[in-house]
Amino acid sequence: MTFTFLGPAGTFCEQALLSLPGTEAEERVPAVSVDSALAAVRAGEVDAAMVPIENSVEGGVSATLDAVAHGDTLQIVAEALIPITFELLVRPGIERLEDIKIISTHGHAWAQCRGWVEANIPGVSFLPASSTAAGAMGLLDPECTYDAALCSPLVSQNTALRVLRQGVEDHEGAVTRFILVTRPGAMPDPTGSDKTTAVVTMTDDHPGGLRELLDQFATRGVNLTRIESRPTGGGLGQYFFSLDLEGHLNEPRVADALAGAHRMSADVRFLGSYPSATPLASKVPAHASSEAYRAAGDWISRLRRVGRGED
Ligand SMILES: O=C(O)C(=O)C[C@]1(C(=O)O)C=C[C@@H](O)C=C1
Repeated sequence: MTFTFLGPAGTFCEQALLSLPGTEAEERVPAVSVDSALAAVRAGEVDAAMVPIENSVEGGVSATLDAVAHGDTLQIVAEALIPITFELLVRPGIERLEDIKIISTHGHAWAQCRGWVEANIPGVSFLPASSTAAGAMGLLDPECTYDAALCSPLVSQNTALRVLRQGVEDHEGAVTRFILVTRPGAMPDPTGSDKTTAVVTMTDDHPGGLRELLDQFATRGVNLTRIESRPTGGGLGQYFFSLDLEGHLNEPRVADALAGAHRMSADVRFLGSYPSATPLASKVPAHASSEAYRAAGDWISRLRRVGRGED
């Protein structure tokens, strides 16, 4: 298989990709953005892309949420959770924090370190980079216009760049969740500990619309682990909902909840069921178990047979 990821080498995305068994031996092609990584999958240039979807401090990664919600449908086949810690790397010649005037990094990384930066290097400017590793690698360029970069410890392990400070993140224990995305195809089998991702576009704006959507999941005992609204791009007040839930499409309660969402919304884009990287947070209530669905289905079939005079 051929994989792409938000590059260059040394990003958290690459780390997430390499955390999946077997990926080290496969071809890996870095991409310059989340959009181009997903475009390469859609175009058939690569088989799969590893992209970030949410961070425990900064929240959803809009570039990913929007790119998977629009365009040709893609499928999530795996997820990976990576603990996030940042190092402050400097270009040759910079010796002290006071020498740093401009720091480059990815916007999500800056959001996770800016408290530390403001407290320790007040007045510093932020220069956005396409990724943490892209910002760091720029320091090797003799023409580099900035002084430092915030990135994964992987970069200093593999380059001669100097580490001025380690652990500069504002929140210890932060985690980013990544998804492995392919073109639609065979869905991973249920493991008993799975997640499903979908995008729901509401039919119209009316009181209780979101509550009606949430009821579809609540009444079927389906636990949501993430729900966020993103603008459709069609005008103020027009949003879609991106959501993750516990369970697999092959479980009747999940299929039933998604079918309910489909009946009451303009569109449901199913983005895949895949093994959860961590144990599920909730227990399936007895009334929503696959056995309960089977028993209830048998009961209805019996009633219909009797109604037709067959029993
Ligand atoms: O720039 C990287 O290294 C990435 O993998 C991207 C990304 C993100 O988009 O959130 C991933 C993890 C960190 O939270 C910061 C940046």
